[in-house]
Amino acid sequence: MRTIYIFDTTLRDGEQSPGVNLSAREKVEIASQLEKLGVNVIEAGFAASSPGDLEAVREVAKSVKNASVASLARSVRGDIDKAWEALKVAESPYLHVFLATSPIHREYKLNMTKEQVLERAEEAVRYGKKFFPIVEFSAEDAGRTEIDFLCEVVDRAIRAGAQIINLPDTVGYLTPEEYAEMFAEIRRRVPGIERVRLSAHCHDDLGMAVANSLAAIQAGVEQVEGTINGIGERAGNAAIEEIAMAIKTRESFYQAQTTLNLKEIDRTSRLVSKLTGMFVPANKAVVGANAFAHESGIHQDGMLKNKSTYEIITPESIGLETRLVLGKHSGRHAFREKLEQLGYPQSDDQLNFLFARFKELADRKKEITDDDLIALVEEKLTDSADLFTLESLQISYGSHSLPTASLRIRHNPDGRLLEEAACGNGSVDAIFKTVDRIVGEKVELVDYRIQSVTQGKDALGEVYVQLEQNGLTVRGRGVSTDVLEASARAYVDAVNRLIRRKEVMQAAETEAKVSI
Ligand SMILES: CC(=O)SCCNC(=O)CCNC(=O)[C@H](O)C(C)(C)COP(=O)(O)OP(=O)(O)OC[C@H]1O[C@@H](n2cnc3c(N)ncnc32)[C@H](O)[C@@H]1OP(=O)(O)O
Ligand SMILES: CC(C)C(=O)C(=O)O
Repeated sequence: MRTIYIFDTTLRDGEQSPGVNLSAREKVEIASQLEKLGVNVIEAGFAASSPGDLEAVREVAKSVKNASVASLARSVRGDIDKAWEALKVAESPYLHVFLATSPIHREYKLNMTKEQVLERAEEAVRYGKKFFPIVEFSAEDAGRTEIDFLCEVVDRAIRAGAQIINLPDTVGYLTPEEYAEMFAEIRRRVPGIERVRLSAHCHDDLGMAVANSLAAIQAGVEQVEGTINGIGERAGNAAIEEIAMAIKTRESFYQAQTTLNLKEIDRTSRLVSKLTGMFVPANKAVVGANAFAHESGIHQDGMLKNKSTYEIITPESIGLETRLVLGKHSGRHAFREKLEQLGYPQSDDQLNFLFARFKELADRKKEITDDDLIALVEEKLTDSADLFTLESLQISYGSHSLPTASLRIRHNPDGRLLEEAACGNGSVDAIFKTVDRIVGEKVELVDYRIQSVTQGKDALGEVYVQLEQNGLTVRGRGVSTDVLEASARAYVDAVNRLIRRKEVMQAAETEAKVSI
């Protein structure tokens, strides 16, 4: 049976989702979970895109031991140099160098002739090979490239030493049949193609990214590129969890396997959703909240008689274990044990902090489920990098009076408690206005979403906000049994991210001025 390599680009193409911006610490956290999931390549970013991303790629490179770590680079020496600067510390450094090949991109974007594209691709791969043990070449927009020319480009990249050739459907234009045929043609016509690994990289503009990736596998491709939860530029990339589960569930059809530990899928999906602030739709395949929910009578009857009537994959196979319950009488030992079982071992300090949060929650909520605990751990309320932490809030609301919020927020660098109050059109508006007053930032709320994390009337509510300031967009997330408190936490989280991002950008500008 063939093994299909999984190239994860959540931290690069996934991060290209509008509004998503991951710090180095967040990238390392996701990369470590991707290692547990067992992906073969982690594309950590685009080192030349900013000093912050170079640093993040380097941090991921230092921490990852069981996967290759890649950086994207244009076919430009400076980009390749930056990629090497970030990746030379990696156990297995991997260069991903690309150049667009389609007529539209050649004419309007690159302003290059076919001959120039061939020369530049060859030159970039040769240059990359001076430093990197593994070089992948991607022919951007391969899907809309003339097949004869694509064969020439692939031939030149192989001759220059590329070991992996990626042919992306950059704009999600091709049908599965066409994408498979493109690979079949390349395999038939390019000499030496059997010496390299072919890779597929699909986008979801027409909702065909996963189908196209699977069609490429049928056409003999050995590597697929995608992201967790299918996040990415525009409509997103192929969702890795869907591809992996399709290969596993239809193993005899695809005659293929991956190295993924599928039981880590659920946890990876949650972590990516939390750190990117991108909701997983309830009806999303494999990881959506409804993926294993059975609502209608005939389905429920079938499930009770035999689960295989309506379930082709089990919740356990992606790591959703049977729910166990902790309550307000549980102690630290049980709490620690439970977190370890869930895969979240904690230091003593973290445990004490989380235990206090757990007890607060247990006073408000009859049963604490695994989902509640995961939500608490993942919220990481005491983020040492955060400038502000919400300490308390009070809301006064009546049908004939203006809602008023008063908040206490800690300014972490010096420990000061800042207090303010404000009125608003509604309670949430009053909270947000109060936070604005305390932190002194002028921001625009562009998105506000609320969902229940767990089940029942006393479920934990999860709020996502998206803020904008002078073209910068950030997301924030907050969790609580009280949706107003969750709203305040989400808003403060977003403000912290905004401030961090502005600091990174300012540092980059200063560095650029110094180097001029
Ligand atoms: C399909 C994909 O997902 S590709 C990856 C997309 N990701 C990103 O763009 C995120 C990171 N990008 C960035 O931070 C910036 O675009 C940078 C730092 C890389 C470049 O910034 P700038 O130098 O200001 O250039 P800008 O982005 O405006 O334009 C891109 C330039 O690169 C050229 N270019 C684009 N792709 C390539 C390539 N693969 N190889 C060589 N040159 C390329 C364009 O033709 C354009 O050149 P021009 O300035 O001579 O017209
Ligand atoms: C850089 C390449 C691989 C890419 O992201 C695309 O073509 O979508």
